[in-house]
Amino acid sequence: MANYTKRDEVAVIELNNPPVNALSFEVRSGLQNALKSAIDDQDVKCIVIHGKGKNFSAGADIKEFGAGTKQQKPWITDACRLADESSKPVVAAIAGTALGGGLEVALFCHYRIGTPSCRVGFPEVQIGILPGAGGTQRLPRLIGVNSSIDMITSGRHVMAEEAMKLGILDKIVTEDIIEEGVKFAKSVVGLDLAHRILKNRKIEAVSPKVFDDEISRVKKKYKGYIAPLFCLKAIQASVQLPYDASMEQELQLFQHLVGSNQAKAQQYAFFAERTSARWQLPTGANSQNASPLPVKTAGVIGAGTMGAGIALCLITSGIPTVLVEQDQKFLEKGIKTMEGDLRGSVALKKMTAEQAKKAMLILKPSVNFEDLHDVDLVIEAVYENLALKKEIFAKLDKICQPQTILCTNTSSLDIDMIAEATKRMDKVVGTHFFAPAYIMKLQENVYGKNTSAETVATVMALGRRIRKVPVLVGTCESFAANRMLHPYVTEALYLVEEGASPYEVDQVLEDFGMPMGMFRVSDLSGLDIGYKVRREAAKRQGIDLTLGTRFVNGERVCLLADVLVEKGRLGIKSGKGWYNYGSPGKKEAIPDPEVLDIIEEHCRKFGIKKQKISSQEILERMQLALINEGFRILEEGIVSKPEDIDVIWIYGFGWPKYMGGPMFYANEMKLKNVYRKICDFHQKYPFSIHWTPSKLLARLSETDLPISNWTSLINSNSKL
Ligand SMILES: CC(C)(COP(=O)(O)OP(=O)(O)OC[C@H]1O[C@@H](n2cnc3c(N)ncnc32)[C@H](O)[C@@H]1OP(=O)(O)O)[C@@H](O)C(=O)NCCC(=O)NCCSC(=O)CC(=O)CCCCCCCCCCCCC(=O)O
Ligand SMILES: NC(=O)C1=CN([C@@H]2O[C@H](COP(=O)(O)OP(=O)(O)OC[C@H]3O[C@@H](n4cnc5c(N)ncnc54)[C@H](O)[C@@H]3O)[C@@H](O)[C@H]2O)C=CC1
Repeated sequence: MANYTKRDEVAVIELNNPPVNALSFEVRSGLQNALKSAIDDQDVKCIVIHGKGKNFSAGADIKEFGAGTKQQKPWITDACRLADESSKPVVAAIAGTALGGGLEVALFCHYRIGTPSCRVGFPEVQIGILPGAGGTQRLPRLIGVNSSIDMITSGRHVMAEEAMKLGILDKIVTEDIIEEGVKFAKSVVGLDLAHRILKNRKIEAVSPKVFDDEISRVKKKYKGYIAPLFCLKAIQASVQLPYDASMEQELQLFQHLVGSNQAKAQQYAFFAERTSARWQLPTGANSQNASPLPVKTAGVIGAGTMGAGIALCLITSGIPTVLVEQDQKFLEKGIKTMEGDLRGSVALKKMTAEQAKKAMLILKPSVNFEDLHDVDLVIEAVYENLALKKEIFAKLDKICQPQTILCTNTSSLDIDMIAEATKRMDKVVGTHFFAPAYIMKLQENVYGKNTSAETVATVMALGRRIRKVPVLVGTCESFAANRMLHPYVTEALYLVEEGASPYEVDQVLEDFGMPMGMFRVSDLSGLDIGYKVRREAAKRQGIDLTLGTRFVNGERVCLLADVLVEKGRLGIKSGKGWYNYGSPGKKEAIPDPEVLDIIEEHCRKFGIKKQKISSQEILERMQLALINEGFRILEEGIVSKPEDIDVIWIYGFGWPKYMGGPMFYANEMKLKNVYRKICDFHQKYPFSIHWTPSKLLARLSETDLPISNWTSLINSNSKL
């Protein structure tokens, strides 16, 4: 709703819908009524609109866009039209965020003032829609077409200082926002308002080429997403048509998007991320009843690929960090990497040179573990070797304060075994970052059997603070993310043995929306890593793994990647892998006939008959294999809700948000179809354990319940 009060001759309208003042039906109606009262009241000379609490408004209530629900009138435009027509100045007083419809309300006002920390933006593209309450028409009239295209197609938040430069804000104020709003409104009473009404402003002439170029840019940058292209169409209408006609055009484009599958998936992803933040442990402890410990300083051990990236995340978030290496040479190498990454961020305008310099000032490089004596939390990122990690944790246990939390970035080792090396098993936890750690958003936090709720709360809070998306998972072989990757990768190799080329497989995945096909990703990570992992696992299990091995414990294996490794094809690092890169380190992936010959020879050797495999089969086998594993992970309680899995795939592996995530994708396919197809593959490929259908999937497929109901069903039926 909206509260209406008066301060002398100033009407103060407060948007009131905690926590973010989303513009629900009640708020829109309240705003419309309040504006009417203020305009009708002879004593009122000017009007201030502000938001109750920390935010002005986060825009339309996204839940109202849900399938089948119609936006009830008044819409934002109906509520705000009165401001346009008012002869009394209307001032938006912005604290916190004014996003989407929230900014649209502010653009109906004659003036906008904001606090130094306020942010404005049109993040609609991120939820698959466009600013449908005049945003695409009014912003270009205020800040010009080019800046509007940037803001609206990227969805980025603009800080107060930039908003002031662009002309979105008229003033930045430092005192109480309501007092300042009242003062400002009084100061503009009597001034001519004609030029302040945005719909009356002339729009600059722009050549159609600008839009042609932008369409190409957006298609490349936001590959597969339709909303940014619709935003461009709406902005182009603002240039080509009179205001009323282009508003009509904006509405039509909005209506098309709001009913699209992409919007449904992206809005699901928005709420999935927030649902995933609400973690819980099997003990019942959860994000509501556990409190994080403060992390004022941190330590990182190992300045290699991962450690350097993790340390960067910490220092660029303002956390003073001690970075410890085994010797000066490794330390210097890590610091060079960090400095290079910071230069990259500055070049991309993600931070200023000043901010980069400031970040490096709070890094303390060291080759002495004793320097970790006073830090609040340590993240270990040394080689993947259990004995080494145990040795380091035992050492840390002695050096660090009793309350210090000890985290490991292991990608596969047992958290409990590492914790056993300490006398503080409750304070040991996995914080599994993804490469490149400075860029990838996922932080897979892994609890062991003794990890306390306080420790979990601390690493979940730390994840948000360092701009990651943290997800909580339990311990199992490879944890949740990489465990799901296993059947996906395995199926890709089987497909290649059976007749698809690696390039066809990659094309199908990239057409689906994955940023890179599986084989290109393997080349990027290095084929030798999997090679070593497979050999070490085989050694542990007493298995003699050779290039001639076809079955292990009754399960089919395909060691084609190892054939490439033994021919010196390690991926990008050696200039050749599944693709040819010309020379080591080059990124352009060129399909290589030599690889096709290697595959041919491999198949001949094992008498494998090759056949034509359709794109649909490639996609189904790869996606359904990982989806089945996802249901098993859910069934075993490794994650507590399907949203966790979708967040992992979106932020860890680049699953396109417009496809919602693998669990959402399964939901859209209907579980009974998913289950039937998995059963068919199980029958056809009995030697692949990953096709054994998940019991949870079998049970859920009988119910036909949507994804939003799965968690309560799982929790209410322990037999699942
Ligand atoms: C605001 C934030 C930056 C705050 O972040 P933070 O503090 O980290 O808190 P969060 O955990 O993110 O959020 C707290 C809590 O709030 C919930 N929430 C946040 N924003 C919204 C929202 N906009 N709506 C609903 N709920 C919201 C969030 O989920 C959390 O709750 P929890 O899930 O229970 O934990 C951050 O939250 C943020 O970035 N928010 C999103 C901002 C955003 O995307 N805004 C744009 C919204 S869309 C919009 O404004 C659309 C428009 O421009 C105009 C619409 C025009 C309508 C025209 C009508 C025409 C109708 C035609 C017919 C249609 C036919 C049909 O309907 O079928
Ligand atoms: N590389 C990747 O893509 C990912 C790796 N991981 C995990 O992160 C950890 C680190 O992996 P990478 O960074 O790739 O390894 P890396 O080999 O690039 O770096 C390891 C660093 O640890 C240092 N180190 C070794 N022993 C040390 C000691 N006793 N004291 C201080 N420093 C020591 C080494 O000098 C080296 O710089 C491993 O557990 C790995 O499984 C997790 C996710 C992704």
